[in-house]
Order: sequence, then C-alpha cells, then structure tokens
Amino acid sequence: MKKINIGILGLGTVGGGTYDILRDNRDVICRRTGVDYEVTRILEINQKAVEAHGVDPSVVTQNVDDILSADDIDIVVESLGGIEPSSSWMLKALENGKNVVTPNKAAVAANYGKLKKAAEDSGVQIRIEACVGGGIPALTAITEALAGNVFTEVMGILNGTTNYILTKMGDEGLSYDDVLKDAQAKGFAEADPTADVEGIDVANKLSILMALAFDRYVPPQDIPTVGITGVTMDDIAAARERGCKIKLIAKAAVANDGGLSFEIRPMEIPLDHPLAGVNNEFNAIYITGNAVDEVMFYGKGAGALPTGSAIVGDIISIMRTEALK
Ligand SMILES: NC(=O)C1=CN([C@@H]2O[C@H](COP(=O)(O)OP(=O)(O)OC[C@H]3O[C@@H](n4cnc5c(N)ncnc54)[C@H](OP(=O)(O)O)[C@@H]3O)[C@@H](O)[C@H]2O)C=CC1
Ligand SMILES: N[C@@H](CC=O)C(=O)O
Repeated sequence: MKKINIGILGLGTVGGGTYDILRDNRDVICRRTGVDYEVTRILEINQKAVEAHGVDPSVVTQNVDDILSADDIDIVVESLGGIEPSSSWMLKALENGKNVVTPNKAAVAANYGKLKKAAEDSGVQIRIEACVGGGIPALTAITEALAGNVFTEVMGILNGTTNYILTKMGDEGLSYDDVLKDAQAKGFAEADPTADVEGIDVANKLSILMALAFDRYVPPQDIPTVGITGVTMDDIAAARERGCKIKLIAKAAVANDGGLSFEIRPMEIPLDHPLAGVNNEFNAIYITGNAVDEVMFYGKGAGALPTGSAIVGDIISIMRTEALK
C-alpha cells in the first residue's frame, strides 16, 4: 500500500479540524483511496492546541523548513492564514515538489497565478476547495463536474461570520458586538475579524470564484465592497417591515458583450427567496452555466470540521493521483 506523509502548518481552528478528521476517519479514507497516510510533522507554537488534539509532541516543530524542505513530506496543508509568510511558504513547498492544500483565500486571491505556475512547473498540485464556502464543494464542482459549461453568473452568501451576525441580530435581537464575539469563540471569524465584517474576506472569495468560473482575474481590492458594519437594528427592522431580510451578497456576472460586473454589499432579500433561509454560519452559492442552468450549493461556510472536510477532500484527491504514480 502506498504511504503518503502529510505536514500541517498551523493547528488552529482549521488545521485542528483537519487533523481530527484525518485521525477519526482514517479507516474509511484508507479504504476509499487504497493509500496509507500519516501526519508526520506539524508547525505549531501553541502547546494548548497540540494537547487539545492529542498530538504526539515529537511530531511538532517550530521550524517551517522541517516541513517545506523535508524529503519525506508529500502534502503540505497550509492553514496559518494571512498573505505572508503563507504565500512564500506555499511557493517554497511547491518548488520543492510538495503538493499543497490550503483554505487561505487571502493568500490564494493575492497569488493564485504564481502558486498555480509553481505547481505546474513542479508537476504537483495546489488544491483550494476550502477557500470558498467552507465545507461546500463548489470549487471542485466548477472545475470538474460543471467544467463543460460557459458560466454567466455567480452569486451568494460567502461569509459565515457576517451571516451569523445578521441572523442573530435579526432573529434574536442580539447586539452586533456580542454576536461577533460569539462568532469568534466558535472559530468562524478571521484572526482579524475586520476582514469578515468589512467584506474583505468575501472579496477574496469572489475573486477566486471569478477566476475559476470566468477565467478572469479581478484583484479583491478592485471589487466594490461594502461590509455589514453600517447595518443597524433599525435597518433590519425596516427590511422586515418590507417582507425582507438583510444578507451580505456577492454577485458577479458576464454580460453578452463579455463585460464583467461585480459587487459585494448588504442587500434586502425577500423572505420567500431561498437565500433568506440561509442562516447562521451557512453559506449558499448560485452558479449559472449555459448548459446546466442554475445550480445552488448550500452548507456550512465556516468552522473547524466543515472546513476540514473540504481540506481532507483535497488531500484525498492528491492521494488518488499519487497512488497512480
Ligand atoms: N475558521 C474558519 O472557519 C475558516 C478559515 N479559513 C482559513 O483558514 C486559515 C486558518 O484559519 P483558522 O484556522 O481559523 O485560524 P487560527 O488562527 O485558528 O489558526 C491558525 C494557526 O496558525 C498559527 N500561525 C499563524 N501564523 C503562524 C506563523 N507564521 N508561524 C507559526 N504559526 C502560525 C496560529 O498561531 P497563533 O494563534 O499563535 O497566531 C494558529 O495556531 C485562514 O487562512 C482562514 O482564512 C477558511 C475557511 C474557514
Ligand atoms: N471567516 C470566514 C471563514 C471561512 O471562510 C467566514 O466567516 O466565512
């Protein structure tokens, strides 16, 4: 049986969830892939995280080159966050012939072209399913099952933290500050939650969606973006009076003449629209293709296990490729 060694950079919410799935679902993963695997090294300085996941301390390192430059690591999971040093470390791993899996949409939206080229040059893969929609397998669907379509529109709710905040403010009358703290405690929010509430995280995700669906790269900072910090209880109540809910919506469309339009902002959604029923940390992504028509994906957009599920799915794809070599 082929054996694959995995290194994880960062055992936080997502890295920890990934580690737990790889440990707890080991039998089913080995049976389905016909590959044996082991997490042989983890970069982490936080001793509490190491203990919380029952990691053998001998696996833990504080020197990233023990993973990026090790001959015996096949797959690197980069789950640190932030554009740097994550992007440089992923590039180094790829240049050293390692496959990379990452949920880091900030780094991917900023450097996808470079990362993809480095993977191609080295004959390895970079897989990014967890970058958009947490556990929702939308990117793999766009690039594989739906790849025969010309896509004309993507839209949806792409951030778990802000959807959680808007849901709890609207349905339970809780204050913005309290719900944001709750979302942080549950592991939904970014290290700096400004990225969530100002819509920056959604811009990273929409940039990735547009690159994959439309083959057009729009830097996240060029996407007109309004977050939810200006949404008040009065706005939510007024929307309810009009039979609507406020949701943070990302939209991008290609016109008949090829022109691309895109925006992110809080919008009033009629209560009978499917997006009005997408609550808490759930996300929903609509994509329209010229053959399939409209497809909607729905699921948990944030959190340790949903996001870990997407990462493990990417790891399994790589294992299957490696098993054929
Ligand atoms: N949380 C979620 O639901 C989702 C997150 N993501 C993405 O996943 C990535 C990780 O997020 P998340 O797990 O929530 O973040 P966390 O902060 O929970 O985990 C990151 C871990 O990496 C460590 N770390 C960060 N930088 C370094 C460094 N330079 N050297 C060593 N250790 C480092 C952190 O340590 P310390 O705490 O000491 O800084 C922390 O333990 C991000 O890119 C995020 O956008 C994607 C989808 C969902
Ligand atoms: N902070 C993000 C995490 C997942 O991408 C979110 O809340 O959606």
